Amino acid sequence: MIKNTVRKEFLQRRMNILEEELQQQTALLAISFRKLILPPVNYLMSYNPLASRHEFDVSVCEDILKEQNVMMCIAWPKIHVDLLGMEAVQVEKDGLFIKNKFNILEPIGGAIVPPQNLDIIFVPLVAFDERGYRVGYGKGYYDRFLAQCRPDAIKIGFSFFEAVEYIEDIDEFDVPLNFCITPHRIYEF
Ligand SMILES: Nc1nc2c(c(=O)[nH]1)N(C=O)[C@@H](CNc1ccc(C(=O)N[C@@H](CCC(=O)O)C(=O)O)cc1)CN2
Ligand SMILES: Nc1ncnc2c1ncn2[C@@H]1O[C@H](COP(=O)(O)OP(=O)(O)OP(=O)(O)O)[C@@H](O)[C@H]1O
Repeated sequence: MIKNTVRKEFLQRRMNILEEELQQQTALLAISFRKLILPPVNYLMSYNPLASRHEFDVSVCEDILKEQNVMMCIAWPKIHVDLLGMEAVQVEKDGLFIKNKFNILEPIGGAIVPPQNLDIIFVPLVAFDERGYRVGYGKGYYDRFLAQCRPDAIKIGFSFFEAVEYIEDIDEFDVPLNFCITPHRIYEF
């Protein structure tokens, strides 16, 4: 399947999940995440989920990592719509956030974290394949950003659905995940 077909199909499937099931699957996904053994983390890049698009709420996974790494700093994506660019900005969880053009909460103020400092990146996605390639909303924000991160930064995706077999039109800009967590499985690529 090609990215556009996968994107459409999985966005639709995700929007069809009912609220109660969404909560159950979110809890199962968090249980899966807890089983993952990760090295010590200084800098995590997380994201603020778009509930209106049924994105997985990663905050429980932030809390799990924070329990294991008490000094860990968390950064959040801030996009530059014109440049299709993105920065990691560090603020406290109770810091100031404002909604961007896409209704996603972004930090106001805070320090920019150089992408090279990030140890773990939670990567939003719509679908992924058995090789760890992903599709998002199709603007390439994450692909551009991940290209600036250390090759050994651990990229983790979350999905309510299992992997598709093979996304055909992968290009040189696509950066694969290291792990994808689902309610029933941990994929390691
Ligand atoms: N929670 C979360 N934060 C994130 C992302 C994400 O996927 N999820 N991103 C991951 O990249 C970046 C934002 N990227 C986005 C790209 C497109 C659309 C979107 O809604 N596009 C519309 C078209 C709207 C328009 O062009 O004006 C659409 O797809 O219908 C949203 C976010 C950074 N932060
Ligand atoms: N590092 C890059 N430099 C230039 N163009 C890029 C880069 N990364 C991705 N692109 C381009 O951005 C476009 C969108 O890519 P793609 O369809 O893979 O987005 P996506 O992974 O679904 O989106 P996102 O990363 O925002 O979640 C493609 O045309 C791709 O070639």
